[in-house]
Amino acid sequence: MRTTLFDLQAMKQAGRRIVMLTAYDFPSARLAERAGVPIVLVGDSLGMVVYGHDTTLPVTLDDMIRHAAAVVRGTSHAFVVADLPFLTYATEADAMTAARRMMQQAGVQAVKLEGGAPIVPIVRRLTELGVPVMGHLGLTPQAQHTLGLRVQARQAAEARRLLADARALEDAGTFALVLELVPAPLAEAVSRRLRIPVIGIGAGAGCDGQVQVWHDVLGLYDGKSPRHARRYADIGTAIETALRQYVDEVQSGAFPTPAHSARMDKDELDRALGED
Ligand SMILES: Nc1nc(=O)c2c([nH]1)NC[C@@H]1CN(c3ccc(C(=O)N[C@@H](CCC(=O)O)C(=O)O)cc3)CN21
Ligand SMILES: CC(C)C(=O)C(=O)O
Ligand SMILES: [Mg+2]
Repeated sequence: MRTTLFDLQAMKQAGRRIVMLTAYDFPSARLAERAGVPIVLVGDSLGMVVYGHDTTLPVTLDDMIRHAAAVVRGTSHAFVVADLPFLTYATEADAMTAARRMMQQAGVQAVKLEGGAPIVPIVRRLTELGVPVMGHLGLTPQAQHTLGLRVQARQAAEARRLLADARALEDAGTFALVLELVPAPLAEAVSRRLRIPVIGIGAGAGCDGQVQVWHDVLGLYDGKSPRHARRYADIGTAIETALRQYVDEVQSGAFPTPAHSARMDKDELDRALGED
């Protein structure tokens, strides 16, 4: 059985912190699940950490479906959430198509949409029709050309709007909310005021849970990892060291050995090559 959105609500009520981690393919999803990650997010950060773009904007619905399907195949217990990409949910009709394809073709348990008041009617319609929706406020990277990649809602007016948006998303039926790059005291206040779990990234320890990007926690991101990330391993360096050894051994002739190769009876070889 997979984790359900009811389990997430129960975790908040029980005061158990919720862990979410991104994954983008089959082997990483398997590893996340084996490590005990209950929620796997197929983030559109894919565009940056996997495809090498500067933003998340070039990611398409087809990209997300392909990767989300692999993550679903790699998990049997995790709750899998996928981001809907930039401008695939700006109209109700587009949002329905995107959510339908993501759920039917990838098999995810929920979708995540960025933004507040402008998308609340669309979120309400989706949840009324049975689509589990996760919200995302604060720094919403799909708006990075208008917001930048910096901390949001530091001033009272913007902070009030964020709280109002959070409440409106809860009322519209979202089952959880991501708060990205907002001041810790504000994120804590929002978490206390909502019934649904608030999952922070760069939003302090007062949230109901945390989310991080796979490549950031494992030291795989070659770009500049955000300040809010903690590196739990240096897998990038481990990979480079291993690959350097592979290069050296092929060049020196140390690899492959007879154990890596198939044998053939000498008379079979002689008959095959004959007078050749
Ligand atoms: N590797 C990666 N990690 C992420 O957390 C992440 C992505 N990519 N791509 C999609 C979004 C974009 N995110 C980002 C990316 C960069 C910064 C950043 O450069 N932040 C500044 C601090 C800004 C401030 O404190 O105001 C930094 O110096 O880290 C923040 C969020 C979060 N998401
Ligand atoms: C950083 C998380 C919340 C995200 O939206 C992503 O990885 O795309
Ligand atoms: Mg995202």
